[in-house]
Amino acid sequence: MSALFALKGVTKKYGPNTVLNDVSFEIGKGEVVGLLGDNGAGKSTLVKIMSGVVQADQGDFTWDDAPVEKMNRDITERLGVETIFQDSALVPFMTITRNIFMGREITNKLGFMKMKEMDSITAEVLDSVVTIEGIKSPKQLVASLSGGQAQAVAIARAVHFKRSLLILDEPTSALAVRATEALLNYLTHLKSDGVSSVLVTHNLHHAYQVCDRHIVMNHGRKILDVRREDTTVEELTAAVVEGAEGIRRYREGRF
Ligand SMILES: Nc1ncnc2c1ncn2[C@@H]1O[C@H](COP(=O)(O)OP(=O)(O)OP(=O)(O)O)[C@@H](O)[C@H]1O
Repeated sequence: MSALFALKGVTKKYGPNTVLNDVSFEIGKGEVVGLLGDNGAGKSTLVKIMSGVVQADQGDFTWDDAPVEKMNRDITERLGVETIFQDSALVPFMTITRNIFMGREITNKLGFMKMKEMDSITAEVLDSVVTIEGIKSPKQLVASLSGGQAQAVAIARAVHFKRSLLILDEPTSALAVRATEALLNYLTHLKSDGVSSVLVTHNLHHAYQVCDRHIVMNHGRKILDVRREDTTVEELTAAVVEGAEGIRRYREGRF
């Protein structure tokens, strides 16, 4: 599988703390990559760097084998990286439709928004991407949604615009069971469109269900980078819970 995005030697310090230490990995085209690790392992920092929100102190990046000189939000927007952060950035006192189309509104020749068309697309997207209990209409204000529903709207927005790389930071933590299943299924469908995704999650069963490859972080270092067929949920658990020592003990049959 050819690489869409490659990170090489990424290092990041906050004051005296090295929170990412020489991290390298690739994300293949159409690949779903699980980014796993215990609290504080460095996953969110890595997500912020891949999204261009935070700059690495060191590291090289390539996109489609071409070097990316500087990672920032303008560049990642141009490359087609869409990130759903833990605290999804929606505007509460706007409708679901306005939030979905924020900055990418459909307008007529005079510049007026085509609300009917956007409402109808929103209804379709909400229905097909994530089945969300309790959302009555695209015209509903986001302020009236639960945390899980709001997150699902953010996911629907990202997937509707079919970006090249979708990064989801703990997307299922606030979702109900049915919405979670719908989202995980959707990730596997995205693959057939050639869209790559990175799923950050503490739920190793969800990760194992949908990810082609798993990267486990521990104290800022990558300790495991393994294809699904070459690992098990038990090995991933050992790596997340006990780090490199856990992997060793698992492989010796002692975990
Ligand atoms: N802006 C910041 N300033 C200082 N330290 C930070 C900052 N952001 C993150 N850190 C530190 O970097 C380390 C990695 O944090 P990060 O949020 O990337 O971990 P994580 O794997 O996403 O954890 P979690 O699963 O709890 O979200 C932690 O020790 C955290 O305290």
